[in-house]
Amino acid sequence: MAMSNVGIPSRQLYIDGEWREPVKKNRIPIINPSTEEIIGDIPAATSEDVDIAVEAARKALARDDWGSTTGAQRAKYLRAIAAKVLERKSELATLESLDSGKTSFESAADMDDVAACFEYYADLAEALDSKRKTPVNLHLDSFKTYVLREPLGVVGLITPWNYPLLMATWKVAPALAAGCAAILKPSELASITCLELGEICREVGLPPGALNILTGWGPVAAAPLSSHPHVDKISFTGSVPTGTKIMTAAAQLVKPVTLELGGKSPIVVFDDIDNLDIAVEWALFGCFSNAGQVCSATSRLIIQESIASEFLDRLLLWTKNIKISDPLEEDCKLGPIVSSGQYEKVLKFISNAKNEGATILYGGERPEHLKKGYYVQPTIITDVNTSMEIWKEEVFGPVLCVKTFKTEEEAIELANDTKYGLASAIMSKDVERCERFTKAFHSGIIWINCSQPTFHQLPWGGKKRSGFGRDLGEWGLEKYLNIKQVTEYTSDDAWAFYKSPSN
Ligand SMILES: NC(=O)c1ccc[n+]([C@@H]2O[C@H](COP(=O)([O-])OP(=O)(O)OC[C@H]3O[C@@H](n4cnc5c(N)ncnc54)[C@H](O)[C@@H]3O)[C@@H](O)[C@H]2O)c1
Ligand SMILES: C[N+](C)(C)CCCC=O
Ligand code: NA
Repeated sequence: MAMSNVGIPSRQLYIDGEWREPVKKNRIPIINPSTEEIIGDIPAATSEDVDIAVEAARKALARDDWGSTTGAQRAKYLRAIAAKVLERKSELATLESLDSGKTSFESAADMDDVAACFEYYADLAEALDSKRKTPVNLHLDSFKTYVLREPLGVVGLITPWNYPLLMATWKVAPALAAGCAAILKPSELASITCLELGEICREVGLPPGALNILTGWGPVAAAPLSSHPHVDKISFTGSVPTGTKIMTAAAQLVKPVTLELGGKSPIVVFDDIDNLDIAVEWALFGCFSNAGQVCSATSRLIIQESIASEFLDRLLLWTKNIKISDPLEEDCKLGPIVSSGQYEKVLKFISNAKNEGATILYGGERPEHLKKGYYVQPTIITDVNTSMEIWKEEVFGPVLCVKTFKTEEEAIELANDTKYGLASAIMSKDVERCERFTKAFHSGIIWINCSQPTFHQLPWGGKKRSGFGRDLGEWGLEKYLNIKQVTEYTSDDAWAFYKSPSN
């Protein structure tokens, strides 16, 4: 096993700019999914802590040092956070790997993305100053009007474990850029780096209460945010069942929500591709990177029949070549699943597929050389039909299912044969065909001749059961703003709708 000399910091809840012990003093163990050992613990917040954090956030908005800042002033904090993340990149990446099982290469890439995302929203915060007040010309003498863009208020940000600090950043950075005060609740399965974000905010002098970080169990520490009368919005990334609960609770208060939920995304491969190996690698990366624990994973390979056999042969060769090991080992390309619970779920999906009559072409088991840790081999499943669970449900593990098609019509029907609508990929050198598929795919993200590359300038989110609203880009900022119209009557004349009693 690769050794790490990075210590796990012992933290409390980050509330009002300082570390505070949870009211009930409970803690949750941190388990390293590679060794199954307890390596530390995190504080477990309850609704009492949520109340304190919401109050701290409200006070921050009411204070000039946060509530009256310009975008340019907030940008300075965001840039300082980005710089600290880069300064601590190697340590943060190791912590992310120890906590989530992510390979060290992927954790390091995440930290670069985190810093770049804070930088990007610093730019947008600055740009917001010139757009804060927009006059609207009605071409009327008696009225002057304008539109203000203001921070929406106190926002609850509830995030998953698959990209712990990155998914938090996709919400924290725009929320702070907009001038909101936020309460972040990361996943209990991987919270270490999000707590370190608290330390970074403390060090850069972010005004107290602007960002509060509560760790703990979802139903205890996050659910109270959805039903809290002083939380103005919830932005959530996670599973459909949890998203449904959040939306239901928020609906009682007519509280806006953004939901980034799961997926069962297709990758359609046509026989006109020039280079089989290039397409094979994208198919592999699209489903096995981050051990398949990616909301946008292209986990349904839809391959044209004429090249299916050759493609699968190549796919097998590439798959057998993937290094599975402790995530901190050099060149590791597939680490463990995040937790024992998720591990069991992934294995159950594979055994259900087998029981339903599918063929496990490769993988499906614990790799022989790894006796401990929540490891699953990269798994390829064929002989799949569209009524099978493996075709319909999100596995969130390194499991690819394969179907073949003959015609374009058949391919698009298979691609859209899902309750989800996050991402879709097409591999073809026919530009017009790619355009037809771009239009026909029912999803919020389209990848052409690739799968997964993500840029923070572009909107991220889905349709159907994958949720609604968008993270990232300018769309990711807009959702943290309140649009306020201001209408001023500038005439000296009476309105004269009623008869004046003095006449
Ligand atoms: N669309 C995206 O951008 C995206 C990104 C990453 C993950 N995901 C999805 O997330 C899922 C896996 O992540 P997960 O297992 O962490 O999801 P999850 O829904 O179990 O948990 C997500 C967060 O919700 C919290 N939570 C749990 N119960 C809650 C409740 N009753 N009220 C409020 N919050 C509660 C959890 O503590 C955690 O912080 C997958 O379905 C995946 O597709 C989507
Ligand atoms: C595109 N990335 C970087 C893999 C992030 C996906 C976020 C959802 O799981
Ligand atoms: Na963990």
